[in-house]
Amino acid sequence: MTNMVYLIVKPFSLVQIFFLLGVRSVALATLVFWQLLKLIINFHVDLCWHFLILGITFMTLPIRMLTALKNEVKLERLLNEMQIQLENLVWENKELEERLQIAMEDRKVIEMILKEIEEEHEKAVTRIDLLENEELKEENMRSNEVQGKTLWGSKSHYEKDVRSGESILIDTDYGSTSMHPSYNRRGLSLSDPEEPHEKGMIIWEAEDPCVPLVAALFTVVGISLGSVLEFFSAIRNRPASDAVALLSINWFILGTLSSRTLPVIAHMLAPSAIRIAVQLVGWLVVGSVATPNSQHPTVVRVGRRAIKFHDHKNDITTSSDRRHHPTGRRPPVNEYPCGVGLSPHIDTHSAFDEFIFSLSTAGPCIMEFRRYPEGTWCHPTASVNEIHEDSPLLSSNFTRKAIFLPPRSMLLMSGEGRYAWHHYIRHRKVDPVGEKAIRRSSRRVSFTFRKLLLCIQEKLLQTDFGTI
Ligand SMILES: O=C(O)CCC(=O)C(=O)O
Ligand SMILES: [Fe+2]
Repeated sequence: MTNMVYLIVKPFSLVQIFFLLGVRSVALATLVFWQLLKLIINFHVDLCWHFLILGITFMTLPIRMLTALKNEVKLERLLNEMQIQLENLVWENKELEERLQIAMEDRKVIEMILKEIEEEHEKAVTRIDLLENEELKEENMRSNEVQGKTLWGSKSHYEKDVRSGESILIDTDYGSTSMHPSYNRRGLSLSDPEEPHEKGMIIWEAEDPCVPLVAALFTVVGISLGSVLEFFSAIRNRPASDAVALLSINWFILGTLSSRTLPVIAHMLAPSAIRIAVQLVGWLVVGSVATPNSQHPTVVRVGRRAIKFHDHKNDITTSSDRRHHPTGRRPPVNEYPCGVGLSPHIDTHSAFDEFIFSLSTAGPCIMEFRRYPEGTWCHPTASVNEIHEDSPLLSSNFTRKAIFLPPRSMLLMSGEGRYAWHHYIRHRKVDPVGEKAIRRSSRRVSFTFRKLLLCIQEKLLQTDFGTI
């Protein structure tokens, strides 16, 4: 029975086994197929993606190369600028150090001068003391003389210096010989045997060289004599003239005696009088040669920049100048030592006409131009449009342009460039031009050709001063 059942069930179980095997095989095949498909698709997608990236990379290569080159140039320029700035800083530092050194040397010199002055002062004080003592002694001697005593008997006496012909005071109290030529020159030395007033008395002795006093005395004498002559000629009654002459002499004596104050006044007035006299002589003698003209230009120093002006009046009126200079006058000449610039300015609107030419010679430079936004730039009637330190124009709110001015080049400023843009030259020794750095030469000289407005020319012709 069992065998029978086994025989009947066996085929069914075999069928079941085959069926399960088939199902599993199909499932496995499907899975393998699916995995293979996925792999193939992934591989292609990856391949496409890589090709795409490669293509993009390849296509953008020139652009990226150009950008890299540009960046490199930019970096190089920045590096250059930084180097220039560094050089300028080093130079400024050096200059500051030099200035400090000069200032320190000046200080030393001033201290030395101060010391010398102090020493001189001390010497003067001791000399004054000495002179006072001598004066006292002389007073004593004089009083002794008045009392009938001779000077030779006293401790101090005067001798005549044979070589110089001047009196020397031998002061035995001090144990030394001190010489006071100017002190005694005008005095009447009692001990001088050749002196006509040998036995006379010193009435009054002037201190120090006193040319003004002598001049004053001569003036008084002259005035007195003049008045005597005047009276003589005016009065017909001759006998009265004697009285007048006497009166005049009295006046003269009175004037001489009261003239102790004259040296002080003369001392005060002498320098101005001498200056006026020298000027007068200068005008009279060399006036025709030395009058300011084109051969005597005025040199003005603005910082380290030197500007040479010519006399505009002469320039305007000289036709030969007009022939040589189209503006009708000689141009100011600016001299810039290396490293020296020009502060931002607009040439005076109210004095010069529209066209301004600047001829560069000797060395190159970069002139920069600034334009400030509307409302900040100076009014055309302003006389000098320089920017001062506290000016609102010092803000960085402006447009900037730069022009390279090689030697023997001419710059023309007109219109907006003339009226609305400030021009200036930086204070530095090296100028960047593109990627290059141009070192300034030891000096630059420029000639500014500007035509004076007619009203200014007329004003100049009316006045003696022809310089603006
Ligand atoms: O030096 C120069 O070229 C310009 C001088 C100047 O601007 C001036 O004299 O006003
Ligand atoms: Fe200027």
